[in-house]
Amino acid sequence: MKAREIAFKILCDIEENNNYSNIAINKHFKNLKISNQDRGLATEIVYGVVENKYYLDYVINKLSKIKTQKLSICVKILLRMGIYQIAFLNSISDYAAVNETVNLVKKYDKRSSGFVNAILRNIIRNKDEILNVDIENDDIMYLSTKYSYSPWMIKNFINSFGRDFTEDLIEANNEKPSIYLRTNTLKISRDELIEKLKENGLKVYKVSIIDEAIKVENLKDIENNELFKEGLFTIQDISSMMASKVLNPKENSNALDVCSAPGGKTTHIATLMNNTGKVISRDVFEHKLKLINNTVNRLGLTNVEVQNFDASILDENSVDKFDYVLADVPCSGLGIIRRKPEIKYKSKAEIKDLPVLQRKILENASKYVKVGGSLLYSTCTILDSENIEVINNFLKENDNFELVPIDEVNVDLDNQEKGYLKIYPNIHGMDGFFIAKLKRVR
Ligand SMILES: C[S@@+](CC[C@H](N)C(=O)[O-])C[C@H]1O[C@@H](n2cnc3c(N)ncnc32)[C@H](O)[C@@H]1O
Repeated sequence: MKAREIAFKILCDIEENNNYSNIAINKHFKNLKISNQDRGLATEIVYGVVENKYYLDYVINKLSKIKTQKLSICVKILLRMGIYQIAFLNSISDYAAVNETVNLVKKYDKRSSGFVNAILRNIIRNKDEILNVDIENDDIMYLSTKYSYSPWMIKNFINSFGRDFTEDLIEANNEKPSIYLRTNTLKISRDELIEKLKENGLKVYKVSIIDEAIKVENLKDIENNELFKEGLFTIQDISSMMASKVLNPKENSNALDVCSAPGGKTTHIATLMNNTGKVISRDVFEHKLKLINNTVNRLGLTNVEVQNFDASILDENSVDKFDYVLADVPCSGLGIIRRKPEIKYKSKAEIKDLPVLQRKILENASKYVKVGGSLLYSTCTILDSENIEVINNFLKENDNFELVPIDEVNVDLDNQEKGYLKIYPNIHGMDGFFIAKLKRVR
């Protein structure tokens, strides 16, 4: 099977089963023998089509008498793929985009091939006009169509950040995120790892704000990389690494991570503790625990104990027991749209109850902290309602906790003195994140 056909199958899977693109891509690529070039093109088309879904449907609806809601999934996806290639992929000629798409329609829905052919040829005859978003007098609909976002999200961003910041943010969210590695400092130093990665032909750069972080280009098929299998590194975005750095756990202490799967921060905390003391790593979903255990074992950590526990329930046995507690709570994910573009289409209803759950988890987590101990709250979203507002509401009712200045990293100088970090993809070039550091003072 070639790139476009694989992309088509993956996109059908996403559309029919509401799967996340990264999960669908991994599932379909597993055990599939294809060249790196085909893998690259298929991945590019899948992410591109998901990222630009509203825009691509807008273009289809300009030209088709049958609106996208009425088209069969197969025809809709193939049209989106064809238009995506014409509008965004300069390396592919318009004629190749049309012919390859029509060939696939002939294979999967023969009677629609004339219809698809006519639409795509119409676009290439009059590209500038047809590909333009000509929505006037409704800025929210204009941005929502051009950048493919649920309109409520655009409205929310404009209210919170203003018009210019919003366009900057949603443009940055369409960029490909860099890949970062976290050195397993128990096994190797960052400089030694950099040498080994270079010997493997990879392009690598030191990251200044995190001692153990490395930015890497052209890393493919990570699971089968020998250095990865040896446990010399793990994959993690910089903002996520920052959470454990800010928590800054000391050797021989007791730490608890109440929402820990797949284990990125748990294993970082355990490594920062130099494989001493104890890290209890919990998650409510039993099937996710093996992801944590796999990373713990691969990295050679022996100070982590993985447990199945619901953080929204108070565990009386853990009260006052821990020096460090991390609540990296479930959230709307609006900071990681670059990695999971389908988040752009979440409805308001889907995320409205999150602050209540987040507050509950934070409240319980706080009970486990010893006097003098640290509590870190983090999310990968940029909405204040899930971030600083949860913290402020918590502090109103818990005067035994205080926000403490963050001096372990230097990224958000405006706020870190106040005890929290707000990270944005368009400003910091990292996943959008929120980190608040609290101390139990009595
Ligand atoms: C943001 S993710 C955690 C990421 C993780 N800390 C890491 O760095 O790899 C939030 C996690 O919370 C878990 N979760 C959701 N509801 C929970 C609950 N009530 N109790 C415990 N864990 C929960 C989810 O399974 C999810 O893995």
